[in-house]
Amino acid sequence: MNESALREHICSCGKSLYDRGLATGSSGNISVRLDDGWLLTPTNACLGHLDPARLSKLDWQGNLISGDPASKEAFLHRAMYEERGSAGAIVHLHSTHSAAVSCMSGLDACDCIPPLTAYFVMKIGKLPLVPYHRPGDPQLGDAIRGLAGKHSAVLLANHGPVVSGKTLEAAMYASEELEETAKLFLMLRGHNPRALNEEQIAELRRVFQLD
Ligand SMILES: O=C(CO)COP(=O)(O)O
Ligand SMILES: [Zn+2]
Repeated sequence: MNESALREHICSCGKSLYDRGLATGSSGNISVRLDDGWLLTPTNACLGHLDPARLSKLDWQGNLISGDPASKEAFLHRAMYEERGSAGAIVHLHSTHSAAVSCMSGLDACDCIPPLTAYFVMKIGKLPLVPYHRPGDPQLGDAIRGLAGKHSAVLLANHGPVVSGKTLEAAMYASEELEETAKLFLMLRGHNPRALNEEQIAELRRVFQLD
């Protein structure tokens, strides 16, 4: 896709997330990698009403090349791209069930949602919890840097998920799978759920060539 098609794609994905209640108000942000920098949604923008011409275009030092002032989470996206050369897009949401899990005490910080379903393993894998930082805190970039090399997705404590993918479509599908699995995880609390075992996970890794 060329830059103008990617701009349109960010706006239609934002609208789709907003229309289905996965993004509300001005929360969340979306970015995609370009040949000459990257595009990011502007700060305080509603993902349901984005304007392709006003998206923020940035260089790899984080400077604004064109468009409206960038999301306050720009450094977070940049840290993820720097650690993950294969990432072509990143979606950050405050989607309700994932955000609810991010507020739970007693989570395993290396793996906050168990492998309940095959699609969760295939699209997300192990999901680490990033300790709480305020939105826009530059230290979040450093916290992500330590994890993003090994994980395509992370969960920010008391905040929400950050999910990367080869394409925007892949990052969005993975974000949606995470949200649905977070919902299952909450529904199944107290029901002694049976997660996939190591052998079943190994089979998924082999058959679907997961990294
Ligand atoms: O989700 C958000 C902060 O974490 C939204 O921030 P921005 O409006 O600056 O993108
Ligand atoms: Zn946020």
